[in-house]
Amino acid sequence: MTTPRSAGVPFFKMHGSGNDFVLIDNRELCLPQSEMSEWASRVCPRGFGVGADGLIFLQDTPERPDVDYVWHFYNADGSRAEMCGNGSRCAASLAHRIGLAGATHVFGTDAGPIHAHVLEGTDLVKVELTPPTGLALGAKLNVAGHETTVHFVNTGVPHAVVVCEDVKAVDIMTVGRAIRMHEHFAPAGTNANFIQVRDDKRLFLRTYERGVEGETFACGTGAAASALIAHTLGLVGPEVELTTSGGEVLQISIENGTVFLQGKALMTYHGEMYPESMGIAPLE
Ligand SMILES: N[C@H](CCC[C@H](N)C(=O)O)C(=O)O
Repeated sequence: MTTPRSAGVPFFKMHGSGNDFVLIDNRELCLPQSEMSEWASRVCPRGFGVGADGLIFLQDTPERPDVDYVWHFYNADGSRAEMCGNGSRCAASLAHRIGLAGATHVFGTDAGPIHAHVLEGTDLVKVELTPPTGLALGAKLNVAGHETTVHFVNTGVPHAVVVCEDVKAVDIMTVGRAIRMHEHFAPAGTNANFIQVRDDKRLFLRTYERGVEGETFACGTGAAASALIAHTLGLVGPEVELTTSGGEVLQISIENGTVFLQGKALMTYHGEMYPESMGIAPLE
């Protein structure tokens, strides 16, 4: 193997219920925001890159007295997203671990400030999501040739939700993709969630994620959107456990219209990456 010419760039690999991310402390790298999308589209592909559903940069912000730091979040395809529920739990856990913030802190996202609480001594992190917007129930849409009832809400990013009898039976790459691209939603499209009610406290959830362009093992803002819509439809109470494709459980609490997401955030690797080996131009 030829020795990479560029110096190694330190990074962390973490996941929230199987939704995995590369995280970089940008206080060290100082990568300009203009280059972050390109990095995401090179680092995230499995095979030619490190492999992840998204790339997260943590950035201290002395000019922002209202937050402890900000993040820059990018999907695997290089698109910038306003928010990511599982990613926010990973970011909060890492920020606490590297001394960027305390166990309870606030960080800035494009969707707004996120209040996070790292439950010390556990792998759990609880985040308060930004106020849900755009709730719309019962749109009858032609999806892949079938009339489908689709609900919608934005929980930091847009989410369509379909209630199913059996989520395992959903052809998610066809139906999920069709909803993700449907003209009914904003030009940038939406994430597509499929839920199955187990009882008044538990749902099964599968998510086709915008910007990953495929099913992920879990989607935090999707879990929040699904729980909020199921609760609004009277299918579940305000405390909901969602079993996600990866088999883990995300906990959603709805309190006076505010949505909280709790689940594990685990670090699986801390090492160096070699950007040039992924086709990224050498750093200046
Ligand atoms: N792919 C999403 C962002 C990440 C959401 C998901 N990973 C989560 O945990 O909330 C979008 O572009 O709308």
